Amino acid sequence: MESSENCSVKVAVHVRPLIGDERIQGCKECVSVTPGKPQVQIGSHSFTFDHVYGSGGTASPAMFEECIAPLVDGLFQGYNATVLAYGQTGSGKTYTMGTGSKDCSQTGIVPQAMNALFSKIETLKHQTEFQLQVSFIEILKEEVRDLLDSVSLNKMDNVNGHSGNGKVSAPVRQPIQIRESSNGAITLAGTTEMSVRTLQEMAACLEQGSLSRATGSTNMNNQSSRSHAIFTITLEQMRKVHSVFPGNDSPDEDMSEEYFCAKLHLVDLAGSERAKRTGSDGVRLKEGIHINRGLLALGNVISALGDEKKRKEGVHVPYRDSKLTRLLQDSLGGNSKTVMIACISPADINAEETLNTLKYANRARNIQNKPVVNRGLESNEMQKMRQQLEYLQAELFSRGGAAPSDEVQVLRERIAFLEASNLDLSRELHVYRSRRAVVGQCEADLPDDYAPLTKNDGLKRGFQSIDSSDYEMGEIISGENPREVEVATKEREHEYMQNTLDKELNELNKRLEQKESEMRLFGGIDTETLKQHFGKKIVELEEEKRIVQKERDHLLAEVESLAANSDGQAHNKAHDSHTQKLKSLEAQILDLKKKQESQVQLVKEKQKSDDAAKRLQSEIQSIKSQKVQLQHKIKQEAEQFRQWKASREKELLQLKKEGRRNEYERHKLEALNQRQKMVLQRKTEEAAVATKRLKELLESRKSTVRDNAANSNGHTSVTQSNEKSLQRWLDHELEVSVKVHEVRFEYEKQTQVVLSMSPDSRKARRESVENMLSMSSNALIAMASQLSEAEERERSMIGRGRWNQLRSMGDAKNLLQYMFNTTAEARCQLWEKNLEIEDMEDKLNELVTLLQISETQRKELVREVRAKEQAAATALVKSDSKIWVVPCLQFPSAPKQLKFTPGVVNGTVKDSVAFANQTRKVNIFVSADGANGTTFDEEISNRCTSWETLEVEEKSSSVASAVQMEVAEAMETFRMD
Ligand SMILES: Nc1ncnc2c1ncn2[C@@H]1O[C@H](COP(=O)(O)OP(=O)(O)OP(=O)(O)O)[C@@H](O)[C@H]1O
Repeated sequence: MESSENCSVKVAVHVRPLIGDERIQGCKECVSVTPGKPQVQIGSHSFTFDHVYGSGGTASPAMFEECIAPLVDGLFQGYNATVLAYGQTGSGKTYTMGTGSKDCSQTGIVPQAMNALFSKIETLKHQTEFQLQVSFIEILKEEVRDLLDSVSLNKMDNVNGHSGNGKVSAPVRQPIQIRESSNGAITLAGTTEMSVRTLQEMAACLEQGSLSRATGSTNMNNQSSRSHAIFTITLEQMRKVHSVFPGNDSPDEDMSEEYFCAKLHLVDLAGSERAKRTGSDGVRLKEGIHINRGLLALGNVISALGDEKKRKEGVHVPYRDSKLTRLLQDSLGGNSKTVMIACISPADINAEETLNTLKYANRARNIQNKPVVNRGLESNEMQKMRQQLEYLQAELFSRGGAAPSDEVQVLRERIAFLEASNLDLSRELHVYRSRRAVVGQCEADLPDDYAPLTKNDGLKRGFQSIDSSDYEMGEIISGENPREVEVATKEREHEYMQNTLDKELNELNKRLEQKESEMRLFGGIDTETLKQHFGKKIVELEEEKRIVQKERDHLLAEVESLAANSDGQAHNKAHDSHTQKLKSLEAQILDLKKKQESQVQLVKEKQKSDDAAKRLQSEIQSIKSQKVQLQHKIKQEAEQFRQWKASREKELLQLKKEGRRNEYERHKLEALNQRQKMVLQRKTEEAAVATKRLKELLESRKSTVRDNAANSNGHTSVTQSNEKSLQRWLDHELEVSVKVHEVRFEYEKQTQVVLSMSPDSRKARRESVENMLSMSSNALIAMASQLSEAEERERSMIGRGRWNQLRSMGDAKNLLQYMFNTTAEARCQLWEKNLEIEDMEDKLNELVTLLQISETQRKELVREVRAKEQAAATALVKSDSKIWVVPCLQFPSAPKQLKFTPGVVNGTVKDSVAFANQTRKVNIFVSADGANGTTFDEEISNRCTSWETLEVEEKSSSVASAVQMEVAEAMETFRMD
């Protein structure tokens, strides 16, 4: 492809006249054009464009000649072109383009472009072969559709609401994919490309597509285009090119072919619209939203490209925000010559939209495109070769006057230079190879302290002991670990390696560049052509020599015949002149012979230089392959390092995780220890008390036994006091028994604690528990001694020992009675406790049942509340009403603070109605999901693209009070609920 200079997007404004409806409404013209200047005024604003047509500007028919014809001419030179009609709905885009079904007359740009194209083809057809293709697509609701797809055209659908109201029709078509080719060109996969030969065929395609295009009736245009349409003409040319050679006078022998392929996009955009003015609702409204969205994206692209500051800052151009901008990527800022026609209405009611259109158009003028000649690959090659040939021819011409010996000298010098450079190249190659070997050995040759770090096992070794202790973990986290050092070293090593390889690569690139530039010197000479040229020259010289020899022979014959026939002076005179002629001929022949020889020599020298060039070429090839290898190695090394780093980071992450886990565990253990310590302390204290009590009991038992013995020895016992003392004794015995049991229990627990403190326990825990242990071990010792004493006694009491004190049957009976009463009392208490437990269980069950019931009730209530909310919303948002007064706070998904334009209340229904009464405006609150079949997001986007749909201005107070009543009812329902 040939590069071309940047060229800015050309902008023409087309002001249509006031149309019927506008006249009926009594509209006035608010747009004026400065006579003789491409300047438009609207109010206090003034804009200058490339051209202005209509309403006092240049007459509309001139538009084609001035704006479009140059683009059509450019097509034949291989330049892509785009014509873009932009403007508000009803501003005359379709009319200007001539893509409306009934407007496919000769007035529109598209039909005129087609005419111009075919008439130019007619004049050029003798030297150029042409092929034409057309495609026609539309972007409807962010879907690309093929308007020439005859199969799907038959399947008319109602899906988009383009039928049924008798106004609109749109066929079902397969979605088409937008693709970007390797050279950055945007293409459409799956579109119909109709091959056309005649103007009629092309016009038929335009008409067919125009008829299939989605249109609909709105308040502003009864045949409004509901989609963006792109009619594309692809012109392929195979042109015969005449190559000029010196000494070659027959042009037919050097004809070659050149291939060009250029596209002309004719774009009729759907018009920007405000739903309030178009009166759109339902499907039309949705279409309008999509149209505005696409145009908004276009506007963003235009501002990104049109703002010089943004362009310099390299601001991202949001081509991908919509299909429209994606498809127009080449036309805006890319490989295309583009003309934008801003269509405007002069009517004062459209002033705002007109001003917006003019602002956009003004910005578009700053867009810089980079159109290039689109040749085929082969043609590009041919172009290069042609340039080479021209160079060669120039060289040959420049040498034409030089003596053959000079030519030989020049060639010799070149050969010498080539040989010298060849030698240099070989030397460099050798150096490079040896360096590469050094780099290859880099790993192996690394210093000793590098070596273990490059090996994986070193790494593993580094990680092996990681879980062995908390201490090590702490080190890792604090970053003081040798592993950190290892990573740093590895990174340094990687950096070093990359730098070395990069340096190598740079050097290699430099060499390659140098060699390629040398090679270009050879490349400038077309060997074949030179050979042919010299061959031809040799033949010519031989021919000349032959002629001269013939002349010489003829002269010799003449001289001989003169010698035989003539006499005297005349003979001598004639003989002299002939001899002179002969001599000069001989000299000529000699000269020709020399020339011939030098030409042969030249051919040989050329052969040598060709060989040198070949050698150079092979050297370049080998450097290239080495470069590829080196690049591969760099990539591999980088990949290996990346993998190593990733695994290292993963391991580190795991270690950190483990560290955190251990830390947590440590805290947990500390807390547990603390708790245990406290429990142990309490238990130890309790055990000490129990032990003390046991000791006391045992002491008192001894004294009791002594008393009883004394009593029995003196025979002075009184029956009653004996009875009491027996009972006391039994109580005492029982208490001793229970205490022994208690101490035993405590003792066992303490032992368990001590056992649980195994020697393997972690250091920290062991230290903290050691103190506890020393505390409890003292208690344990005391307990153990008391226990052994008590149990020893208990053992001696088993059997008869315990009852030695019973001296009579009466004693035994009394004691039994006492025991019976105590047991009965204990059982009664037990029964009462059981009763209490049963009671509590019943209560618990009751509570559980109650809980279940209340959960079910809660769920039902939630369901009811939701249903009522829904009902309230439906009551408020009537499907046929455009006034939606819905308090957004009632809906959980609605944000609490919706941003509205100033003066609009955002709050409760009450607020909104109060505001409505006060301002005589009905304020629209965006409802939440589900209201009127729209989602919250959709509502927001509706509101953003066209505010007017959601705001009903200057409604009478009766409307407001009607709304108020509805709202009051709804609120009442809410309150009752
Ligand atoms: N230059 C003009 N002279 C006379 N009438 C025109 C001219 N331009 C447009 N009109 C009329 O204005 C009306 C709207 O034009 P048109 O359909 O081309 O608008 P549009 O911009 O394509 O609208 P939409 O974006 O809705 O498709 C049509 O009735 C058309 O005939």
